[in-house]
Amino acid sequence: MSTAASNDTAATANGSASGPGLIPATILTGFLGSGKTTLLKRVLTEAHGQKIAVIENEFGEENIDNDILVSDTQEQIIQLSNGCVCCTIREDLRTTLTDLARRRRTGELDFERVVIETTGLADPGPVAQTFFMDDEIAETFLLDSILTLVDAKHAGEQLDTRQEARRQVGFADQIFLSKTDLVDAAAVDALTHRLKHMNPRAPQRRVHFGEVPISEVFDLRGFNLNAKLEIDPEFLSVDEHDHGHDHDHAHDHAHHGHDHDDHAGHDHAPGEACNHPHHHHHDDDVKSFVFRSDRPFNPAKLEDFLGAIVQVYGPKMLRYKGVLNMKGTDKKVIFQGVHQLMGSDLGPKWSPDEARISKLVFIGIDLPKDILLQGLEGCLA
Ligand SMILES: Nc1nc2c(ncn2[C@@H]2O[C@H](COP(=O)(O)OP(=O)(O)OP(=O)(O)O)[C@@H](O)[C@H]2O)c(=O)[nH]1
Repeated sequence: MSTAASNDTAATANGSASGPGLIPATILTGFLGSGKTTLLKRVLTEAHGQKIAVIENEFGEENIDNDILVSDTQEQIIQLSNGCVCCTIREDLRTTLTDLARRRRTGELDFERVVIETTGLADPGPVAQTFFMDDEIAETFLLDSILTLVDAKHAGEQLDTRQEARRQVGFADQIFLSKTDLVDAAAVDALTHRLKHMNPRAPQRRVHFGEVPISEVFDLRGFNLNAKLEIDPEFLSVDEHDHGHDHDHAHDHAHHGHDHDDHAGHDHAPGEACNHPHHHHHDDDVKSFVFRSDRPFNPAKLEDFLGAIVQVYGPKMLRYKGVLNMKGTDKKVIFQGVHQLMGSDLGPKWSPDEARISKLVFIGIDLPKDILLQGLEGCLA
C-alpha cells in the first residue's frame, strides 16, 4: 500500500507560502538510474555562489511503505555543496528539515536552498506532504517544485510495470528526459506524448547527462499557489476525446493513430498503416483530465464538494491544480492540492477583456472522472 493512502488528514488549507525568508526546497525524483545524481552533480557544480543543502534519501522500499521517511538501516546524508560542511544524520525528513533550519538560524550552517533527492523507488507524495503537514516546516520552508527525471531508454518498461514510476510522473512540476541520446527521435516523441497524457501540466525538457541551466531547476514555483498554470490548452482539447476510451495495445493502430497524429502533426491518410511509436497505447493508471467552465463557482458548494471528494479519493489524487472563476471576487482563485491537502489563494484580477474560464486539471490514479466532472458542474453558481 502506498504511504499516501495512510494519510487520513483532513483537507487543510495551506494558503500561500511564498513569504520572504522561506527556504526553497526542491524534490528531485525519478526512477532508479534515471540520472538524478548526474543532474544534481551538474547543478551543484554550476551553482557557483549558491549554497545548497542536499538531503539524500537512501531509504529501503519497506521503510517507505511502513513509516514515511524514517530509515533505521541506512544513513541519511545531509551534505552542503560547495565544500561547506558535510554531516550525516539518521532521522526522518521532518526532523532533518527542522534541524537544518535550526542550525541555519544559529549560524552553524549556511545554505540558501534545499534539494531532496529521493530514492528511485519513492513515491514523492509523502515527501511533498511533509511541507504542508507540519507547521514548523511550513513556516520555514517553501516547496518550490518536484522535478522528475525520466530515463528515455527505460521509461517505457518502467512506466508499464512500476507504479512508483508513474506516480513520479504524476507529481512532477517539471519533467527532465534523460538518455535521449540512447534512443531515436520517434521513441522520444512517443514517450513525450505518453508523459503528457499522464501529466499535461509539467513541461518536459531533454537533458543530456544532467546538463540543464540552473534557472530551469530552481525557483520554478511549480508547487506554489501563485505560480502560473502550465497547461497547453490545445493538448488538452485533444485529450478530451482521446481519453474517452481505454487505451489498449491491441487496438487498431491506424485508427487511433489518426487522432494522435492530428495533434502531433504527422499526417497520414485514415486507415493508412503507420508505424509511428505514438501508436503503442498504454493503459497508464496515472491519468489526467480537465474541468472547464465559463460559469463561476459557488464557493461554499465547491468547498463542500472537494472536501468530500478528497476524503474518499484523496489517496488517488496525485495533483490537482487550477485557476477558478469564483462568484464574489473579481480575482482569479488559484487552487491546488496533493492527495488530501488542498489550498487556495487569490491571484491577480481577471482582466476586462479576458474570458473568465475556470480550468482545473486533475492528475491521479484511476480517478472517477465522471463523478468529479459532474460534481464540479453542480458547484457552479
Ligand atoms: N547515455 C546517457 N546516460 C546517462 C544520462 N544521464 C545519466 N546517465 C547515466 O545513467 C546512469 C545512472 O545515472 P545516475 O545519475 O546515477 O541515476 P540516479 O537516478 O541517481 O540513480 P539511482 O540513485 O540508482 O536511482 C549513470 O551511469 C549515468 O552516467 C544521459 O543523458 N545519457
